[in-house]
Amino acid sequence: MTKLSVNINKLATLRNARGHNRPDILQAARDIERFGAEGITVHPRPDERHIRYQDVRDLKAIVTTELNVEGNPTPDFLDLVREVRPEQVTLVPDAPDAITSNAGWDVIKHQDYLRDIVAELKGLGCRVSIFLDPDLALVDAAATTGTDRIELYTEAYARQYLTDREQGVAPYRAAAARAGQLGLGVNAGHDLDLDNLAWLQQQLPELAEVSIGHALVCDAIYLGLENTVQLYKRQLKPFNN
Ligand SMILES: CC(=O)[C@@H](O)[C@H](O)COP(=O)(O)O
Ligand SMILES: NCC(=O)COP(=O)(O)O
Repeated sequence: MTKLSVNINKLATLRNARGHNRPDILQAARDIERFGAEGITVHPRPDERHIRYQDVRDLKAIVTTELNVEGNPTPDFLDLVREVRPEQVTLVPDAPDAITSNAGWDVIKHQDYLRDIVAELKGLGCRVSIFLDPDLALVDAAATTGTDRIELYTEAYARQYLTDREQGVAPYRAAAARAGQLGLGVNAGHDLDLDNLAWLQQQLPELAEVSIGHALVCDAIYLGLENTVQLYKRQLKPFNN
């Protein structure tokens, strides 16, 4: 069964455009859960251009499914997750000025650094996931950090899906299978949408969770939030038991 965690960053972008509280992202998170999502994802960035640190605190108090907090483990980010203790922390090596996440971890280079952070976060009771490219050597290195899961960075898959979906998914299938053999859970995210989601899930039996934000919020402009959440869930449904 693959869970859908909805990333609400872009709802916060819209709210911040006016400085008031419309849309109310706490109400949106409640509604998204009511519409069927199994998790809420946020990725507070150091400039707080969308999700603010206070949003993460407020979300933790009202989310009834799972709160997944993504980010680069800077001192400020680590202080936040120490305080909030979300159900899942996804470690992403994004530069402060990155428009969006644009790389996975070089887990081989940062193995010791990640091992310490993973141990601390697990000690807080958080499930930990490491964002990485679908590369077998990286999956092997991730297993040595003690992480619970990996999140496969799907931008390359989404791009290649348009021209050759078989070739696009092949490295992800191999990486997910290796992760499964090593006892790691498998998440995926970035640029997933209503077109490319079902194929990814069909090809990755290990897929535990997808986090989807940008395309889902764009679709909701046309289709409505409730309908959109259900359409995404339906993409996952044929392979959910
Ligand atoms: C980790 C990842 O894949 C990102 O897609 C992300 O969390 C989205 O962040 P932005 O909404 O800031 O682009
Ligand atoms: N971890 C990926 C995520 O949360 C959402 O990415 P995107 O759908 O906004 O590209």
